[in-house]
Amino acid sequence: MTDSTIVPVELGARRYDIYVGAGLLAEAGRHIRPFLKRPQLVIVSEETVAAHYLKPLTASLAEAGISARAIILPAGEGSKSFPTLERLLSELLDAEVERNDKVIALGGGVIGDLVGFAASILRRGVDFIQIPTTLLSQVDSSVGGKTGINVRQGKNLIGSFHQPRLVLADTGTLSTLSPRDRRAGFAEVIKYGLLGDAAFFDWLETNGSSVLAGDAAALNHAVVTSCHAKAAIVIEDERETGRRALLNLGHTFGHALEAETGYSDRLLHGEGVALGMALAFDLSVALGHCPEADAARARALIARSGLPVRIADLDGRFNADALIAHMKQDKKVEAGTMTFVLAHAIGDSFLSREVPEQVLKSVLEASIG
Ligand SMILES: NC(=O)c1ccc[n+]([C@@H]2O[C@H](COP(=O)([O-])OP(=O)(O)OC[C@H]3O[C@@H](n4cnc5c(N)ncnc54)[C@H](O)[C@@H]3O)[C@@H](O)[C@H]2O)c1
Ligand SMILES: O=C(O)C(=O)C[C@@H](O)[C@H](O)[C@H](O)COP(=O)(O)O
Ligand SMILES: [Zn+2]
Repeated sequence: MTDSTIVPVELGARRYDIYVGAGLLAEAGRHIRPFLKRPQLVIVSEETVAAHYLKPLTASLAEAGISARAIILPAGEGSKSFPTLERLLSELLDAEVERNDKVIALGGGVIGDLVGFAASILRRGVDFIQIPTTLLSQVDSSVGGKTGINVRQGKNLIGSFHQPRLVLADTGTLSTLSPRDRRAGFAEVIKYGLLGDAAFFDWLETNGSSVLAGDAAALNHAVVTSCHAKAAIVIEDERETGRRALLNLGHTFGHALEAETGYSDRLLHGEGVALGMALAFDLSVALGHCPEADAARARALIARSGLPVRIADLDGRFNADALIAHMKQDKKVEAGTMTFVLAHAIGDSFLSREVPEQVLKSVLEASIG
């Protein structure tokens, strides 16, 4: 049996456990069997992940007496879209998935968000299980129940809250992840330090390179710490009526940049978040909330991790007004006013609706260069 850590997400009737450890995929059947009313399920994955991990997963399920049918979608952010959602729902119905069945999301944040959303509306709600295979999905997207797709008007604007029944984060699967995707996932790890845990940020300054290099102990510590941090916020504010919005540090900027780059390989979600966090610290300094020394430390770790800190670091031309127009579609807008996650210091973030548009624009223009 794998030596795994269990992080509970105590949400009453919707409670679940996150298992973190290397080798969990090989014992997935044993973990999943107690959740099934009948010994069959559907696995939804994408081409790249399926090539590596579909066989080991189906073998483990078969060992536990579970038969599995697979639906394989194209890889990439483009799959978080209405056409792919429609295709997926149609294939799940063709597979005669019943209301009491479980659907497995095997993949990164794209598959997790898409499958979670499909499950939440299929027959008015079917349970799903997350088997996240990217650093980003193990530290963030598989936890907390935010699901959805992107549309022209903005990122994740169509979606639902639908908690998984179980999360199996096999850190061994990260060995096949590309360095770029590893760095993008690391941005969300840095986020937990910046938003509320200065000691973890210190640890990342020393050990970040080991996490990025795939050192097993460092990776495990980063994933477990991140899952604990996210679970603590989610159980307090499942539906983001307040504090949960802190998990959005860097995202108002990042989502606007993702929309401007067409939800494509030009800018990965984690890259947008990294740059967005640098901008959130720049804005906090500009508004007099945060010492420049803290912003400089945040930017230094982000840049040292191979992630962008200025819009000028990206390919293409950007315009501050166009970015602000996207920000006005953000889900945190209230009575027409944007909400920003700002910082007093590293590890001390807060929400603010008092950001003059002129200051926002000048911070964006300075970053565009
Ligand atoms: N729901 C949430 O709370 C939440 C949180 C953060 C991010 N997100 C969403 O997550 C998405 C980004 O997730 P992501 O970074 O995992 O992207 P992703 O799912 O596109 O995966 C990134 C790339 O890695 C490949 N891949 C996945 N696992 C692999 C493995 N083990 N080995 C080799 N290649 C592998 C994929 O094919 C893809 O090319 C965005 O849409 C973002 O909005 C959601
Ligand atoms: O779980 C949350 O809450 C988050 O904000 C986590 C983010 O990392 C994630 O990217 C999330 O999907 C963004 O949420 P959104 O509500 O801004 O779409
Ligand atoms: Zn994110």
